Amino acid sequence: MSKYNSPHFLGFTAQGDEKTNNEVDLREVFDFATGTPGKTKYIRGPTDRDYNVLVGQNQWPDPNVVGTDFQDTIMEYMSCMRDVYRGVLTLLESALGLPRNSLLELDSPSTQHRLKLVKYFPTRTSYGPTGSQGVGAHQDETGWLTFVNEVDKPGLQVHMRNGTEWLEVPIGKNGWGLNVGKAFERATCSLIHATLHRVQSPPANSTPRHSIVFFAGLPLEQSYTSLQAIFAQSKILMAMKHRDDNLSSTEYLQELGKLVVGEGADDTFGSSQLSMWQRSYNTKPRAANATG
Ligand SMILES: O=C(O)CCC(=O)C(=O)O
Ligand SMILES: [Fe+2]
Repeated sequence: MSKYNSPHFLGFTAQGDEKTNNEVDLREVFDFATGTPGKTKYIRGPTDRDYNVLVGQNQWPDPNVVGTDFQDTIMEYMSCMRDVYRGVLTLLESALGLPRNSLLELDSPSTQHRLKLVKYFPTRTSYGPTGSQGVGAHQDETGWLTFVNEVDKPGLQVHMRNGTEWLEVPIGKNGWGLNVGKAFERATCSLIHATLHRVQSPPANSTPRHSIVFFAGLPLEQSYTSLQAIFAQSKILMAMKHRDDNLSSTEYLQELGKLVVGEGADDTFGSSQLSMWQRSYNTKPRAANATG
């Protein structure tokens, strides 16, 4: 069940296995993904890129422990979240003045979405420098757009860009907090910033906090160049850029071109995802034909 046994980075991460900013995160996590129903083993095809290893079999907990409907429930939850995500893409298209379907088309059959079920343990002063780090301050490196559902209690906080304050996010039980991930920031040439956020552990001696976090993804083969070209069509983002830098449209497009050229080897969503997972596990994925 351990995520360390999965070449796709899917499965269980025990408390103590994850650190953020050099402090252990007081949480345990299950990672699941949408993907290849029926596929039991990833075998690298002749035209596959390295990142194709990200798509593979989920590791499911024992149905005798979690119930026989667990697997169907998780898959259905991801399917419902995909609908919510598609609604948000449509709203973004109209808010940014983008052509209809320009973002919606990014949700294709080859798009992989991921889900985390997370349990945050109460504060333990004997543990780490603060003893209250559910997950430390970070931006979603793997992320495009992230939907956070707080199942039973608050804890998610976001950092205001122009200050030092951490603000509690008032999500409530029946809603989602929406975080902008690094991939979105990169696609918009940093005109829309990735949210810096963290989770504070529940108070000592209280009950744990649970959250369900849906990481909406992109097709793994999607290039950042193509994403930047989509957002370059937004007159609203363009106006923000003009306001910030006083550039003409032509100059802005030239700037965009420089950024695109300067991006280096991580040229697709899949390759940036893979290198992030490898960095965070400080390991290379196992042999491409390993079972998940
Ligand atoms: O559990 C939460 O509320 C947020 C978790 C989170 O930020 C993450 O796993 O990236
Ligand atoms: Fe996050």
